[in-house]
Amino acid sequence: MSMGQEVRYRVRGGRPLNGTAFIQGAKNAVLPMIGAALLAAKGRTVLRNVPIIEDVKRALELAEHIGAKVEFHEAERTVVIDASQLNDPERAVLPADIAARFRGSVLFVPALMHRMGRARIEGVGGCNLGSRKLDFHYRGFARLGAQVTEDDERNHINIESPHLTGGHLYLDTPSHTGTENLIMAAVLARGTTVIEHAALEPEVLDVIEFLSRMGAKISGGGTGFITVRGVEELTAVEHTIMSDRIDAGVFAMATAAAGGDVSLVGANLEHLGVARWKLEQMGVEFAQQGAVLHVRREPGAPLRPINAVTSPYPGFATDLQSPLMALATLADGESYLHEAIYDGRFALADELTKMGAKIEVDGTRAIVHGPSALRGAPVVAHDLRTGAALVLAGLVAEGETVVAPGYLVDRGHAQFATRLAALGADVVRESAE
Ligand SMILES: CC(=O)N[C@H]1[C@@H](OP(=O)(O)OP(=O)(O)OC[C@H]2O[C@@H](n3ccc(=O)[nH]c3=O)[C@H](O)[C@@H]2O)O[C@H](CO)[C@@H](O)[C@@H]1O
Ligand SMILES: C=C(OP(=O)(O)O)C(=O)O
Repeated sequence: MSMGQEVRYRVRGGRPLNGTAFIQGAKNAVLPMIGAALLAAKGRTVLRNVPIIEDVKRALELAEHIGAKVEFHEAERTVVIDASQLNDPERAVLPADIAARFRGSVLFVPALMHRMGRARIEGVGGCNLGSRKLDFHYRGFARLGAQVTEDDERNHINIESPHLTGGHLYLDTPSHTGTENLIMAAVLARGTTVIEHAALEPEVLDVIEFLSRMGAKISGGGTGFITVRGVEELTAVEHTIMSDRIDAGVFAMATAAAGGDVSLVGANLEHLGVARWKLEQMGVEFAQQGAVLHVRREPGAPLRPINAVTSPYPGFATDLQSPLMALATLADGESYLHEAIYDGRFALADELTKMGAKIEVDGTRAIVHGPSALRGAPVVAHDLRTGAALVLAGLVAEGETVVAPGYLVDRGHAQFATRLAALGADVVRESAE
């Protein structure tokens, strides 16, 4: 398994985007669903519309590592999971070499607790976004009766959970995976659990729908106050994963940056939340026609500057803040961005500066002075969304932009170069592997 340092995206700017792009299934829905599929003691789960991204491959490796049988039929975008053999507590370990590479690995903990009565987490990774804690998850598991201990020396978390019992849980902030993890911990616990201040993201609702189809009793999804009545067992079912609103947002912003007229198959304007209104204010035109979203901006037409503050759904998604920063460098005036979720995400500003952008960063606030005539440069992807944002900047930069490490882009966007190239962009993914 390579760290993918050899993968890079090579972009030559200056072409408008036209045509049709297929929006992938949602990364942030499929990862918890792979974790949820492991809760079913019988049968085979079928997940459809699965994005072929590195995080899914890591999740499936992890599922196999703990004893599940997994098939990824890539041409059909379908995953089949048989978790009937998850009964060896010796295997209830999330090893650092896999788990440290994607944050979603924490979503396996409820299955380990329920199926094996214990879990050891040897390292949980994810994007390089500054401080990212998991205290809400562990505190919630403890309130349901798990014993959670930290082994600071080895950087392990040990959980013993012979029996979980319903309880009253709350989140300090509406954590996305925290909500999913507490729901999954509660679905097979004895009795009723309430979760206050729960996340409202569309992916959380898709996960609730999937779990409900499996037989879980969950109410209040989308209200911030979720009630779960524990059941004895869950059944393996089939589910089609919702489309990825961040992938859709990135393609919409790519169209806004390069100019053009693009149809996004599977994209849903309602799922973009505030990002939709911000892009419209900048001058992007949207029209939803059934399951296809049309995005248009006249090539060369000016973009207006924007203010955006990231916050949980339906607020402006932090995962779209990086591509918005790239887009703001092209807008006619000063844009103001406040990153309220992750302290590490403004690493992008230095990279865009190498391409000719003018950005002042003050802690969690950035002022982007546009418009800048961007020029190609070798740049560093610090995380998944920074990588996508730099490819987007490359689409309008003069000359060649080389974005590395490409693995970070591949974590979350499937066939990114191929899909952009199908719209007329000059983007190639190079790999020395
Ligand atoms: C796999 C997945 O779905 N990832 C998404 C999920 O990440 P994730 O679920 O990890 O993000 P959270 O919503 O949990 O994090 C939001 C904030 O809460 C803090 N926090 C979170 C949990 C905790 O126990 N303690 C704590 O302090 C985090 O440090 C962060 O500042 O939502 C993020 C915010 O929309 C997105 O950027 C990620 O793409
Ligand atoms: C932060 C992200 O993902 P993860 O939570 O998987 O690190 C992301 O998708 O931008």
